[in-house]
Amino acid sequence: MTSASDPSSSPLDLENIRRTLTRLEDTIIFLLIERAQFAHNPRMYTKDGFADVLHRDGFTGSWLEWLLRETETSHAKIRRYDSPDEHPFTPRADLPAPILPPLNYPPLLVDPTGINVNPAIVTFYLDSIVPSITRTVTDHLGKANDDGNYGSAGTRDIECLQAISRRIHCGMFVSESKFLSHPAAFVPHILNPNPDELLALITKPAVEAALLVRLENKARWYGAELGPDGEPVRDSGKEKVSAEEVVRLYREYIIPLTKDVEVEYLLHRLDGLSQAEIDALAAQQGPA
Ligand SMILES: C=C(O[C@@H]1C=C(C(=O)O)C=C[C@H]1O)C(=O)O
Repeated sequence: MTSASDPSSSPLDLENIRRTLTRLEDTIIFLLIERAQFAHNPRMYTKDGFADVLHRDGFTGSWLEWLLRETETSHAKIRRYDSPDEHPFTPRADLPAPILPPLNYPPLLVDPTGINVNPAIVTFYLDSIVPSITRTVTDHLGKANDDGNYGSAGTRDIECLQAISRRIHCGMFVSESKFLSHPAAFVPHILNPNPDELLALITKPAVEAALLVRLENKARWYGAELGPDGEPVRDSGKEKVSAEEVVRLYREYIIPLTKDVEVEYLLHRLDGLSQAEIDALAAQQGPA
């Protein structure tokens, strides 16, 4: 697990994991602020947006897909994707092996690479978030909402996507923590797959409600200009990012997709276990 977690407690301690999720709120808000300073630049996301530049190398994807592949190729070499909380957007089979020796991560999760919801993350990020947080600019080179900053905006997109991906896939650690706290509650709905029942078991409405209130306050503060008195100027129209949009991102996309990851992880939690191991978990009413 990355930053903000309490080193004194277990990486599967639920409050420890929630501290990491809370810290990622700050990271995601500030990265959205960075992206929001550039235009939408929709040309970056279409297959033929940069055909003249990219197709020479035989690459037929979009600017963003190319930049992701280039970025993740170098990150794979420094073993970023050996970490159980990192998931590439580029297919793993297309990435090179690390040039550094493997780190011995503790086997905390069952099959951490088995779930990857990054395609869904890209879809909602490009379709719903980028158009709403970026500013409207006058035409650049005769193209609407295009400021020509394809490198800067593209690198900010990648930073946003990576942070959102880390946050959503953190759901596997949350799910493992909840499972270990009361295996018997989950086992019947895994053996007879019941995603709705598993969703009900992992959903904590009070935690979600508190998160959205905290998030809106953070986004208003982080996105505000400070007045002469040093206080944030509210509703100045010069906010660096829309607090409403940040809250919508979490309410409509990040939280639901995190819970999808939690449920998907649980559905495969017993894979590969012996009948005796499953029977023991089915009888375990509390933490081991
Ligand atoms: C992440 C958790 O699981 C669920 C998902 C949440 C989220 O994505 O923010 C919050 C509470 C739960 O409904 C948790 O319990 O902390």
